[in-house]
Amino acid sequence: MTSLPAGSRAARDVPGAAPAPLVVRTAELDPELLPDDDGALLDLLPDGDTPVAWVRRGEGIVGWGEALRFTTSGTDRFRTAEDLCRETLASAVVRDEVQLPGTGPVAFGSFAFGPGDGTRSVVVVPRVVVGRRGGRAWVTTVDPAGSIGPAPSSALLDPAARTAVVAPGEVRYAPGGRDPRAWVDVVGQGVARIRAGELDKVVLARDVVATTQRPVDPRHLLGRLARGYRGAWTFSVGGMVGATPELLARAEKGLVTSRVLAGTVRRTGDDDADLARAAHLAHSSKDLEEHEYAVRSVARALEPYCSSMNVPESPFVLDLPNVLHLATDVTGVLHERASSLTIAAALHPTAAVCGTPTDAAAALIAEIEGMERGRYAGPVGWFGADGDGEWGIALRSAELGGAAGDADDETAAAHRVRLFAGCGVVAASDPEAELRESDAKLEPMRYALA
Ligand SMILES: C=C(O[C@@H]1C=C(C(=O)O)C=C[C@H]1O)C(=O)O
Repeated sequence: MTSLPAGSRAARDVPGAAPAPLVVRTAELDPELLPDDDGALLDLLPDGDTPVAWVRRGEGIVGWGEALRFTTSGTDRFRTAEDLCRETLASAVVRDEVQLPGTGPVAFGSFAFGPGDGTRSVVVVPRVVVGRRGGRAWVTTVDPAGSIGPAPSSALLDPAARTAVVAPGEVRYAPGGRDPRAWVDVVGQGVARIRAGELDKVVLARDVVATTQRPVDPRHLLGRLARGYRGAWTFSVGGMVGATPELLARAEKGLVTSRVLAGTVRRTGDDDADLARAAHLAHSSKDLEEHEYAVRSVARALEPYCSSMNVPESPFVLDLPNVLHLATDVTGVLHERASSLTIAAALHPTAAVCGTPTDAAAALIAEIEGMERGRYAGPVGWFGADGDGEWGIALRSAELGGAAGDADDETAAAHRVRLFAGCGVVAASDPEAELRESDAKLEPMRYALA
């Protein structure tokens, strides 16, 4: 049995998970088997409630089945998950014919925003992973029973093995923890506390609960997100789904990259008007201040791991279908081979999703936000046996079956989705404008459910 570090809480959910090493085989696939389409990888997912995905512009990895699943919680949630996965992945018997990031054994994870509310962070090693990168494609199989079967092949992609994707039908929305008016008051309280000098910035979020006519098929959501929000990373892990534009940390061959976002305007859909809005955003002192806090928090957290770092002096404007963001790509050379998850854990929570100073902002969120964030705004992504991987922040996201109260009713839970959106608040913020901004940030998931 796997031993757990003292003081940590973790659970291994696969009944009788064998102590035998995982047998992992990666074989090259003819890339022509995958259509040239942003949703092609996601179209491979079979029916079932356990798809995992990390896809952007048609590249990335998707997986299904569970060779192993861990849950962790509390302040040690990252370290415990990393230790358990490392142990499992490092002892795996691997034959990898492709040798690219995302080949060989990979674990997907979705972590709780905070240590306190009892939310379980989820880590999954899928039984089958299919990936595409730079014109190459592959399939990986993982056998938890330690047996060496036939090499994985394109037969795993057989469309006959998949059921048709089902649309959710009619969708009704209801407020979650706070209705919109009450949330405007919460933002007003945040602004007042900042103006009173308690803190510089706080990120306040709200949730909306969608109830669908038919049970939610995650594949429907994922395909729409990947095609509709190409510049974002479409993800799915343990029932947390979304398309995040914010990359917390990518570690690859000794280099680390982080895309920091903060400062937002809603798009109008009219090109000229949006161009004017982009120009305004790039010069808005309120948004530049909000952004600066976020960049500084990332640079400070990365510093101990890097021998050199590049932090651009001014942000660029990132253009998404629903909003425009101020964005900065911070890059660094890692002086020690820290894993991508270690770095993500060190960065989390950045000022883009919590605030400045971190402790004061986290305490204010707990005091006034009025909901449990669960895994919203927590790290989500994947890592491989060498620790390299990619972690985003679970934004523009939703929790399938989520919503407190009746989680025990499985049939109702299959029709329920909890959507999240939050906004950075500084002294100059206008609560009504933040409400409109939060609506714009809910758009990707509303579009996914349509
Ligand atoms: C908190 C969210 O987004 C974050 C907040 C932003 C802002 O306040 O301008 C911008 C991007 C993200 O860092 C969210 O989408 O829920």
